[in-house]
Amino acid sequence: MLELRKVTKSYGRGWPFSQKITPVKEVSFSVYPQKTTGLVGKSGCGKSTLARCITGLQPIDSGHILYQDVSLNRLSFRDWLPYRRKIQMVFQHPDTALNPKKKILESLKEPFRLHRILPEREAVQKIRESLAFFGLTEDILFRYPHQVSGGQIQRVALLRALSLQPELLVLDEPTSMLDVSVQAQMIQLLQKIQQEFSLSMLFISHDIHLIKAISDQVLIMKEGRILEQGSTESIFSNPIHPETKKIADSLRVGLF
Ligand SMILES: Nc1ncnc2c1ncn2[C@@H]1O[C@H](COP(=O)(O)OP(=O)(O)OP(=O)(O)O)[C@@H](O)[C@H]1O
Repeated sequence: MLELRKVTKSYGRGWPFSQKITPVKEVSFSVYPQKTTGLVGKSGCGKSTLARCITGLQPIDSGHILYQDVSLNRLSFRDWLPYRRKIQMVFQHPDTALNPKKKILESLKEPFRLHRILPEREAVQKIRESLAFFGLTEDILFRYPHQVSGGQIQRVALLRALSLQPELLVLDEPTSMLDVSVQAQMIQLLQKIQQEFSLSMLFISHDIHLIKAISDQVLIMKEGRILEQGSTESIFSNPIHPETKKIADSLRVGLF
């Protein structure tokens, strides 16, 4: 459903952008319907940049981002809009996911209004009905983001993203700021969401254990390139690239 072909993205650095860094270098891979693709790599290898390119938050330099055979990066801002609804993103930092000045209910109503999905009263009703599925209670709606825990904020961010009924969810380190026990609850919720909503997910993390637990397919990224990709089973039991072998071995002996 999503295919990247030789996607490259660079940033200018210094003044006046005289140096160039290229965090994403000719990246190609596919994400399949109703499957979870895990993208794993060390901090700074270009994962978040790639996520922002896929969701249209940043333009790419070259290559193609194809969604159901439509080349998204060739679309105008207006033509990309329907795809923004189909491809939703949940960010790493719970505190930046929602507007700190707005009560949570306001942030949850926003996508309904922006995408003209439902009139306000019905939107609020729908939000109320959805809370229990996400492990939330009504009182959270009338609080500000700083008044709730990181785990609750990520649940709210998921509810918000899913209210647009996306087909693909891009999750950029959604659990990295959470305690281990809260992380486990989030993973359970994500698995429940995938079954309930028949979603495809691109799950980005530097945590190989999480990636192994949640993914059907794994991509190993290093210094802007995808070193190896394959089914979770083949990546961990029969790795080809020396770097992937190291990761698989360290997992086996419990070093990772
Ligand atoms: N807007 C930007 N302008 C300039 N350089 C950037 C920008 N965003 C990211 N970078 C640089 O690009 C490289 C890749 O960053 P990116 O955030 O994509 O990596 P990452 O793998 O997601 O890391 P982390 O897991 O720590 O978030 C880093 O060297 C980073 O400093």
